[in-house]
Amino acid sequence: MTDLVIDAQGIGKTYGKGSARFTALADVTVQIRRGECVAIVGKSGSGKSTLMHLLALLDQPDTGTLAIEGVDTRALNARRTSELRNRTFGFVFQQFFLTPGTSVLDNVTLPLEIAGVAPRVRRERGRAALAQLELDDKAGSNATDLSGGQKQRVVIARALVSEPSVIFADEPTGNLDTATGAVVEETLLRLNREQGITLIVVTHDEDLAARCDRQIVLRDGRIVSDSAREEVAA
Ligand SMILES: Nc1ncnc2c1ncn2[C@@H]1O[C@H](COP(=O)(O)OP(=O)(O)OP(=O)(O)O)[C@@H](O)[C@H]1O
Repeated sequence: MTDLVIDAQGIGKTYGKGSARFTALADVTVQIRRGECVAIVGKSGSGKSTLMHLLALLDQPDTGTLAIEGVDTRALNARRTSELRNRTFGFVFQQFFLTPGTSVLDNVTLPLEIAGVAPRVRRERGRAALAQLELDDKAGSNATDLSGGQKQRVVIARALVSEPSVIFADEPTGNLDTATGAVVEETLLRLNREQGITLIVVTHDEDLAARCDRQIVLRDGRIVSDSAREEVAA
């Protein structure tokens, strides 16, 4: 198996048509190895979310090539792309995207339901993921009846339930107060350190970015610095 989980060569993305055309990302080459902890940083509008969406197969690049665990994604149709995304990636977004009026356990096991996993196995794996996040006692609670920090931990449990190689986190602490954010931050970093899950974090939070092993800085849709490349150069 390749050590590269993500291999993007010259990827770019342009939005809109005619005079409204706007290049949000241009000629970005980035390789991410298994187990890395990478922060994507840059000012608002620099292209961080666009890059994350392309790397996470949530959107398609207009230019360049993208391989995920050695699979050339250009060759995949929509269904195969979704399968690869669901199998390989877990997502933690600033907005929790939890289903209201539904139990914590059902929220956590939703990716497994989509993947067609049997109910008994879903429940077992969902409970194990919740236990890891110290939320076992909340399995039956309504997902809306939780604090912000608990909700984000449920989101992390949902990201973990499919045993992903990579977790993408887009401003994971953006909606949380400092103390709660610190717990969520520590949880994500621990999953990287202890379980070897590759962590890719889009963040404005300089402290969080500094705690990652590698920082990729974007400006106007281009990479202006990548600490991994600078290490190689040094
Ligand atoms: N769907 C879209 N249609 C048109 N322009 C878009 C679209 N999505 C993003 N853009 C533009 O592309 C540029 C990059 O956006 P992106 O969301 O990737 O930046 P960002 O660095 O994540 O910003 P922020 O930190 O504010 O979330 C911005 O100028 C934005 O206005």
